[in-house]
Formats: sequence, structure tokens, C-alpha cells
Amino acid sequence: MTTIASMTTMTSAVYCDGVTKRFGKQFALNELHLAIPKGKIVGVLGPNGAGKSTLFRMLTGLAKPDRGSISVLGQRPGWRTNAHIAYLPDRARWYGDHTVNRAFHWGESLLPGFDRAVAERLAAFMNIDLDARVSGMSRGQEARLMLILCVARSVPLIILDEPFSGIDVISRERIIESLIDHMSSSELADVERTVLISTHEIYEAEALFDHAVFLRDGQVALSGDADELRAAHGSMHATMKQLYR
Ligand SMILES: Nc1ncnc2c1ncn2[C@@H]1O[C@H](COP(=O)(O)OP(=O)(O)OP(=O)(O)O)[C@@H](O)[C@H]1O
Repeated sequence: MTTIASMTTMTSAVYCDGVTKRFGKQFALNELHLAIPKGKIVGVLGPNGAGKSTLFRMLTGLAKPDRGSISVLGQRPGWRTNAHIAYLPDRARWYGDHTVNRAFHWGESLLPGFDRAVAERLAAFMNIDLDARVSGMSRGQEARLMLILCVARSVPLIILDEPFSGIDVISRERIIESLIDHMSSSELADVERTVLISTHEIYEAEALFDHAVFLRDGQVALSGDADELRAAHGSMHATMKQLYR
């Protein structure tokens, strides 16, 4: 029998039903109910400690819920689903002795769906020298490399946890522009991509989003279509201010 829950599981990129995760007495996620539609660029937003990284870790099978169930691309998270996910964790670092070229070569051999030509184009746009050694890069330059390694992949789900942290405001605007351009380009038309992005740089990033989920204390405080949220509150930034003041 097909139930409403099983249909929502199939039509959603991510579906969480009553997901709870505790660390000692602290609830990271508390009876979280969430359905993220496929094919959208989604802002996963909220103050420090709201549960964003914990949610992402669960979607990639790195953490297990104490209670509740999670479905990613219609399946339980694990190695099968991870082949279809490009995940940029917060605090991600690359090998210091690699050059950008070597990182892209590594990506080509080991990351499903990695497209080197796309990576090189993004690198040119983001001012990343292919011969640069990672150990000599600034934090912001390394953050760009990590971002490219994820978004140059043709996979149905991309999860970016704080991808812009450490990148200066001018470069951030340029990078967000290049992402908008890249996400809407025809080279990705073969895959229905869902992209989840957590960021505190909501002012600059909000043009990216066509859906938003606001978390508070491990629960969904508000979620919906970005245009509808903007129409109701003025901007995503204003929505955030009203929700968390
Ligand atoms: N491994 C852990 N051990 C103990 N507590 C944890 C652990 N991971 C998360 N927490 C707690 O769970 C809550 C949610 O943390 P999480 O990192 O998911 O928040 P976040 O929304 O990503 O925050 P930020 O915006 O600061 O990155 C916080 O109170 C945090 O202290």
C-alpha cells in the first residue's frame, strides 16, 4: 500500500520524520519533521547550534538518529546514497602537499560525476591557479577549492556546510554569482539536482535560494518557497531577523 508518507519520501530529496539526536542533555535535533523538494537550491539557515551540521551529518550517514527516520533520494542514508551526494563538511581541509591540478586529478579518478572541465572553468572564475600548492593557499582560497570539488560533480544531491566561511565579502559575491550561473547552466540539465547550503552569509547568498528551511533548537521554525517568503517578509535576511529576534 502506498501511504502519504511513502509518497512524500519518494518525491522529496530529503525526508525526515520525527528525527531526534541528543548529545548528553543537549538536543541537536528534536523531533525534526522536514520534506525538501527535489531540484531546488535550498538555504538551511539558523543561528549557531540550531542543528544544521548535525542534520547534514545524518543525511550522509555520518551520524545516526536516536529516534525517527531519514530518507535521502528515497533511501536510508549510507554508502549507497553517498555515491550520489557531494558533501562539503564544515571545517573541511584538502591535502597540503597537493596542487589544485592534482586535487582535480584525484577528483576525476575517485569522485563519481566529477567533471574536470567544469572544475577548471570554476577555478578560472574564482581566481584559483591550477599549479598552486594547497599548503601555500589562504583559508579563503582553500575554501574555494573545496567548493569547486563539490559543485563540479554531476550528482543529484549536493550538501554544502558553510561553503563561504573564510572568503572575503567581495570574492564571496563573485563566487555566489558564479554558482548561480553554474547551477542554471545547461550542462547540468541531465540531472535533477538538489543543493542544500547552510550559511550565515544570508545577505549575500539569498539570491541563490529557491527554497529555505529555518531551524531553531533542532526543529523547523519555518520553511517554504523563497519567493513566497520574500513576498511575505521582504527578504530572506528580514525573515531571519523576524524569526530569531
Ligand atoms: N559531537 C557533538 N558532541 C556534543 N555536542 C554536539 C556535537 N555535535 C553537535 N553538538 C551540539 O548539538 C547542537 C547542534 O550543533 P550543530 O553543529 O548541528 O549546529 P549548527 O546549526 O551547525 O551550528 P553552527 O551554525 O554554529 O555551525 C549544538 O548545541 C552542539 O553543541
